[in-house]
Amino acid sequence: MNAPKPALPPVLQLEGVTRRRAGRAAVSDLTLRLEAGQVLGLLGVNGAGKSTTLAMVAGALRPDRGAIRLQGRDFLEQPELARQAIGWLPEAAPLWPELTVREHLEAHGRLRGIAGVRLDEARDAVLERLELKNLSRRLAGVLSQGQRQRLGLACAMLHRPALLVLDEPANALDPVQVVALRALLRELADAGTAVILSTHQLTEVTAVCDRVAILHEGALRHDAPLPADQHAALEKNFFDIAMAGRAQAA
Ligand SMILES: Nc1ncnc2c1ncn2[C@@H]1O[C@H](COP(=O)(O)OP(=O)(O)OP(=O)(O)O)[C@@H](O)[C@H]1O
Repeated sequence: MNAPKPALPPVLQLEGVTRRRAGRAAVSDLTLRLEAGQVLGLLGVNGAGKSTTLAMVAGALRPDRGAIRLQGRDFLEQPELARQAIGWLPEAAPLWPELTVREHLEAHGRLRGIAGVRLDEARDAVLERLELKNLSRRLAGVLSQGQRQRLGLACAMLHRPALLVLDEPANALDPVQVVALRALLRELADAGTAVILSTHQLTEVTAVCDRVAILHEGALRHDAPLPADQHAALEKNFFDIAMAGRAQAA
């Protein structure tokens, strides 16, 4: 009889992650896990700690306390893991205005050790998938907001990371592109990519996520699977958490 396969570690695991910013706890004692193929929506009012959390997961900001593991490995001790395993779209995609769309993708690929035919294939695949082919020779500095966002997303997914970290990915996208983004995220998740995304759009979460976490004042207040057709329940949960905080502050 074959021995059962050992279970794979979660793609992402946060344990007791805490980070202070400007003298306040921006994120406190956050524990979360994300498995391959899951799409987790991170919600919270302005200043709740979403971007801080995503920046820590992407390796751009170090926690003051706590552990982050990527595929079971200590990410804080081995920050180079992030370059291979993570694709990050920050709140404002950092682009070089004097490079073309195509040159951006090539630079991102090289930074991750992809070269030659593999790089050409990876570049062409994301140009096609993000509908950027016609813009491939355009300078990033003259792209529209939505086009910049799509280029940022193309850079994040070029090297087929195990984990995509997306800070408000639907920002500035037109309704057609919003629908295309939903389909893309579901397709990536079906192929095993784990996705964590922050958004202010509850409809985005119900359309694409299979789990939802709500942060409030840096603390995790809700973390649960999101069954289909649960928009009303999510909306109620979100407003209960957001407004209770406001009543206390008043
Ligand atoms: N660069 C920074 N320097 C100092 N404090 C910061 C910085 N960025 C964020 N903060 C603080 O950290 C806390 C969490 O902010 P964060 O940007 O993570 O929230 P958010 O949930 O992403 O908010 P939003 O929905 O407005 O984007 C806030 O109190 C904020 O003032």
